[in-house]
Amino acid sequence: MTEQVAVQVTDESDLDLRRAAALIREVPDFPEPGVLFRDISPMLADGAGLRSVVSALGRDCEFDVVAGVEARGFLVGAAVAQAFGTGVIGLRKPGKLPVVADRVDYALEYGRATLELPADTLRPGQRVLIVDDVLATGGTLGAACRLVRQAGAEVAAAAVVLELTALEGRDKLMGEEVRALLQA
Ligand SMILES: O=P(O)(O)OC[C@H]1O[C@H](OP(=O)(O)OP(=O)(O)O)[C@H](O)[C@@H]1O
Ligand SMILES: Nc1ncnc2[nH]cnc12
Repeated sequence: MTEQVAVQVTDESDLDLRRAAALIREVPDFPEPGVLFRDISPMLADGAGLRSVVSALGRDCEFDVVAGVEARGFLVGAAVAQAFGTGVIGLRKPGKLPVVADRVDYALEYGRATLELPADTLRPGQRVLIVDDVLATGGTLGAACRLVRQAGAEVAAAAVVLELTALEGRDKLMGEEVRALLQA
């Protein structure tokens, strides 16, 4: 069973985002018992919703390239890159890339994971906007930031659609500019 959930829009003057946020739903016990899953799929499937998310994620930020985190970060990250005229890099789960530049292991809210940077994508000195859908425990964005820095590039910001504040993921991202459009 699914239900609508109220989330806070961090920039309350963004009316388009407020309308989009109403499309998020929460699903109890997915992907395993005890996890309350926030599903942003209906928001991204809505044209106005996707547009509001994309413009808010890239607004007032100087970046040379976007790094989107597999898998839902690919959807949003590629759209941000296209809208702001940059390229996009996919930070991938293991076993997908033919040539790996670097990898980082990390803990998730439900399990462990690894992120890999594709070879010949990120150049030293580039300013990277890291994009993902959700900030939960912060393990994923922390790993993404490490991959970027280990490549000699800079993190312009780590930007997510939704931050789950109770999981305190921001604490793992000390020193990074963290941008969350919505909070629950
Ligand atoms: O802050 P954290 O605790 O690290 O969690 C956030 C991550 O968890 C989800 O990824 P997941 O690997 O579940 O999947 P996806 O492939 O469906 O995007 C979400 O898309 C974030 O990437
Ligand atoms: N509770 C959650 N809802 C949606 N995406 C997530 N990613 C990690 N935890 C999540």
